[in-house]
Amino acid sequence: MGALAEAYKHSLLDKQPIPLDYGSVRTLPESHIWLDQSDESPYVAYSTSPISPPVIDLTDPDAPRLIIQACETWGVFQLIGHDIPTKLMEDVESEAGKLFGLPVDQKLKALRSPGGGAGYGLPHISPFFNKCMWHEGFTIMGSPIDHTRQLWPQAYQGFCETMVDYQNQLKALTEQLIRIIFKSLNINSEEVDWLKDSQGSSTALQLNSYPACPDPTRAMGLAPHTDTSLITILQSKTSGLQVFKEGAGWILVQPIPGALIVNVGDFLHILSNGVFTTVRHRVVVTQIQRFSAAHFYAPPGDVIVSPVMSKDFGEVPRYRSVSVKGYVETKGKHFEKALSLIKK
Ligand SMILES: C=C1C[C@]23C[C@H]1CC[C@H]2[C@@]12CCC[C@@](C)(C(=O)O1)[C@H]2[C@@H]3C(=O)O
Ligand SMILES: O=C(O)CCC(=O)C(=O)O
Ligand SMILES: [Fe+2]
Repeated sequence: MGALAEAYKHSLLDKQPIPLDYGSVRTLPESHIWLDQSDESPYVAYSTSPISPPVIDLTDPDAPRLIIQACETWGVFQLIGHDIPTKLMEDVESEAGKLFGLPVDQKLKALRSPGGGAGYGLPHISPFFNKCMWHEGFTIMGSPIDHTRQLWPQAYQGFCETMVDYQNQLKALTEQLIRIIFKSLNINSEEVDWLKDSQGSSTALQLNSYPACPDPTRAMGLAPHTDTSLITILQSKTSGLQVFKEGAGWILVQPIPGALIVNVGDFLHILSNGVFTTVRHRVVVTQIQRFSAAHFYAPPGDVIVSPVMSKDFGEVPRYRSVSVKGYVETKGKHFEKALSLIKK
C-alpha cells in the first residue's frame, strides 16, 4: 500500500461525483458529453494506427536493450514471455466482471470515502475535469477484504484470493523489470534497500470498467493522464487504450492475447532525468463493455527520487529531487502541472 494511498487525497473532495447506474441510461447525459476540443477529442484515432508500441519478449536475450529503447521512444510496450499464468489473468477479468455486474446500490456500499484511496468509484482524477468519465473503478490497496466484504457478504473469498495472487505476482514482475531498467541507469539494485526488501513499496491494483456506451464518440472512458508510478502494468483483452506519441497523435493500442502492457510512470521519468517517457494515455469507449486491470508500483513514501546523472542521461539534472510522498501530494493537488512544478 504505502504512499499511493495518499494519491489525490487533497483534490476537491466535495466535487467527487458518483458513478451512474450505467445499465439504465439510454442516452448520454449532458454531464458526460466531452466537446471535441482539437486533439483532446476522443475520436481522432478510433481506427487501428499505422504505428504501434513495440512488443517485447522477456525471454529474448536482447530484451533489456529493447525495454530501454521502448522506455525512451514510447514509454510503453507490450510484454510477452512473462510468467503470469493465463488462467490468473482470465480469473482477474472474470472476477472484475462479477464485481461490476452487481446492482448499483450494492456497489455503492464500497464507495471510496472522501479522501480515501481504496474502494468503488469514479477515477481519482475526476475533480480536475468538468465532465464525467464513462467509467467505474474499484481500487485495491493492501488487502481487498474489507471493501469486498461490504459489497459481497457471501462470495468475496474467490475474488480476494484471485486479486491477492495477482497483486503478488505483478509486484514480482514489476521488480524484475525495475532491476533490468536500473542496470541501464547504472543503479546497483543490490544497493537499493526498498528493492531488496520491498515491504515498504507502494502498490495499487485498479480494476476499470467502461460500461457499454450509447454514444461512444462523445464520451470519454478515462481522460488523458500520466501515471503516478514508477511502472504500471496493465491487462485488457480488448482495445480502448490510446497513447499519445509526439508527432503522431493518439495511437490505439491493440492488445496481443496474453500480453501485458507496461508503461513508464512519472517516477521513472524523473529518475531517468526525463529520458524515459511518462506516456500520456486515455481510454475511448464503445457500445461493448470493456474491463482492464492496472497494477501501479512506486517506491516507499520516504524514498527520495533524484535524476541519475551520466553521459546517457545528461549531466545536468532536469528535475529537483522529490520524496515519493511529496510528489504524490503535488500530483494530487496540481495533477498535470506536477512535473513542470518540480522542473529545475
Ligand atoms: C496508485 C494510484 C495511481 C492512481 C491513483 C492511485 C489509485 C488509482 C490510480 C488511478 C487509476 C485510474 C487512472 C488514474 C489517473 C486515477 O484517477 O486513479 C490513476 C492514478 C494515477 O496514476 O495518478
Ligand atoms: O483501461 C485502460 O486501458 C487504461 C487504464 C489506465 O490508464 C489506468 O488505470 O491508469
Ligand atoms: Fe493510466
